[in-house]
Amino acid sequence: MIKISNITKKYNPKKSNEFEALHGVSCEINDGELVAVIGKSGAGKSTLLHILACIDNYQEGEYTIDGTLVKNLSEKQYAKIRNEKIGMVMQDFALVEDFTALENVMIPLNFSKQKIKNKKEKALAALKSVGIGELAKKPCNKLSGGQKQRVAIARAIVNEPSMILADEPTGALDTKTSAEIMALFKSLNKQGRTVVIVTHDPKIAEQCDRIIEISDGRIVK
Ligand SMILES: Nc1ncnc2c1ncn2[C@@H]1O[C@H](COP(=O)(O)OP(=O)(O)OP(=O)(O)O)[C@@H](O)[C@H]1O
Repeated sequence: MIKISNITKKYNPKKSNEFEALHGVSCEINDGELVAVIGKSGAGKSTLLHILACIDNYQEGEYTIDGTLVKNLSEKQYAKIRNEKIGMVMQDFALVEDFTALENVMIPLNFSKQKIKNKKEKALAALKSVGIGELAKKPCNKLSGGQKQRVAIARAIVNEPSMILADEPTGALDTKTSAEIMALFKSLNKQGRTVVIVTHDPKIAEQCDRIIEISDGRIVK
């Protein structure tokens, strides 16, 4: 599904503060895999995830999703890939805090280029599938960290993307809540979705099918 070959990522290219964060990174992630990306702080984990999520560019190499080369696309084409193929989950949840859970989950449906019927019902079904249907009408600023992350996961899956990319999704949660959120990712993976999780937590990583370790901008294991 995902194939990256010799990806080089430079921040501030051709400027005095140019910094090469990824040096010719290659890997493949197959349909339906549950993969952890680990490495020390500053290793390049988020940089890699942002490239996979089509929210950042790269200078050299190739990235293909389902055979489509992701390079030099128009902003419209990038947006379409992000909206239809990728669900993102972030450490700090990235919710609109004064929107309700339901309103947050409806955001990707409202941005979709396709005509979607029954948006409310779809968003509610996504909330139910992550175990918080009863919280649909609650504003997110009244929810716990674990509940907010469930809303963020519902938002990530509402468009039925084939791939979920999560950046430290349990980083802001206590141990018990982290375990519950990881159980949820595993169940989404069992339903057929590809899941890639950047994590510092060995307990999270060891539950994945495969661990990719990055060090100083290179995959070392
Ligand atoms: N926008 C940016 N401009 C310049 N350098 C950046 C930028 N974003 C990241 N970097 C640098 O690129 C390197 C990789 O950063 P990245 O955020 O990918 O690391 P990480 O492994 O995710 O770290 P952490 O675990 O702390 O989140 C770091 O040295 C970082 O300082």
